[in-house]
Order: sequence, then structure tokens, then C-alpha cells
Amino acid sequence: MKILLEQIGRRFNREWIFKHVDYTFESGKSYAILGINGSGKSTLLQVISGALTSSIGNITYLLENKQIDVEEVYKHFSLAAPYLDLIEEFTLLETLDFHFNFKKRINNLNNNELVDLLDMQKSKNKQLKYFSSGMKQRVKLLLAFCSDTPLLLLDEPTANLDEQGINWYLDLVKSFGGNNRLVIVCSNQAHEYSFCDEQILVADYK
Ligand SMILES: Nc1ncnc2c1ncn2[C@@H]1O[C@H](COP(=O)(O)OP(=O)(O)OP(=O)(O)O)[C@@H](O)[C@H]1O
Repeated sequence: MKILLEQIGRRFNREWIFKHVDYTFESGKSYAILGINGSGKSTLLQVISGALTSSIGNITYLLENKQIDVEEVYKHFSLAAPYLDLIEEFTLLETLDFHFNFKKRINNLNNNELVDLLDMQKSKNKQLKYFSSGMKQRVKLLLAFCSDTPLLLLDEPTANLDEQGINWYLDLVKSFGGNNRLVIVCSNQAHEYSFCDEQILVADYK
């Protein structure tokens, strides 16, 4: 997958969050979008994903050298982000079944293998509303990493995770972040993005 940003800008009302962003994202590489709180990382990620339109500029999406419409991009990415909610009434197993109705499982991993990856066999029939914030974050990350999509978007991936959780995330990166995937991480914490090949500073586009 290739995503080309040409002179992209986004404003809310009269305030420009970023402008003149020229950048190319390519499969097989990982990118970190960096900046302080409120600098516009999530906004840029949402523009890249097509969830938010840019105020100016063009974005082109190429999948195996064929252009795809912005309306179709959602089929090709998986996202873990603080603003993405899980359905709290579902149990863990129901969550996996529901999610993988829409996205293909990576390596055909079955529910039992996914629950093992989460180390949550004891909680598989528990509703997510009874999960701790760290457990929910692990579920979000697992759903994103284990969906077979060429584009993986991660916004604050280790929010709510303790040291063990951070190491678990880094294992996911090693296991499922490669294989010619395009990975984009929004962060302001080095341990979340130190594996990335390139860094984009939102402050450079003010
Ligand atoms: N829907 C919106 N309407 C108006 N302003 C918005 C909207 N969404 C975001 N903003 C503003 O855009 C700016 C960038 O927000 P954004 O969430 O992209 O920052 P961020 O770098 O991801 O922050 P954080 O590190 O805290 O997650 C902020 O000033 C925010 O208030």
C-alpha cells in the first residue's frame, strides 16, 4: 500500500492544525507521528485514514499499484485508538466473533489462539464492561494487529498499559507489525515508536 499526501492541511474553524504536509507512506515501513498533546497527531491520523477530510490538498491511496477511493480505505486498515470504543456488552469471545465478521484473521488465528495471545482464557466469557482499562487496551491492540490488513494505525498504543503490557505490545509489533505492512503510530512516548523507520513531527507543519 502507498499513501501520498500532497499539500494536505486541516483546520477546525479558523485554526489550522497543520498545513503543507507532503509525505509518502509505503508498505514495509513504519512511521511515527510525533508531537505534544493537542498538536494534531490524531487529526493527521484520521485524515490519513479517510475518517476526516482534509481542508486542502490531495490524498491518493494505492493498493498493489491500483488507486482506491477514500470511501473504500476503511476496508484496508485496522485501527487501535483511545477514541475507538469496544462494545462493552459483548464478552471477549463475542467481541472476537463480531470483529472478525468484518476483517480477515491474520494467519487464520482462531479464537482460542487469540485468547491465548491475550493471556485471557479466564476472562473469555466475561463482558468487556468488567475488563480493566489495561485489559481493554490489550483487546483493542489485538484486534488491530491480528486483522489481516495492509495498513495498521495505532494511536497512543500503550495508553493504560503497565510495563508488562508495554512489552506485550512490543511483542505484537515483532510478530504482526512486519510482513510488508504499513504501520503508522501516533505517540509522544519513545517506547511506543522507537521501532519506527521514519518520524513525522506535526510541529514542522504549523
Ligand atoms: N472536532 C474538532 N473540533 C474542533 N477542534 C478540534 C476537533 N478535533 C480536534 N480539535 C483540535 O485540534 C487540535 C489537535 O487535536 P488532536 O487530538 O489531533 O491532537 P493530538 O496531538 O492527537 O493530542 P493528544 O496527544 O492529546 O492525543 C487540538 O487543539 C484540538 O482541540
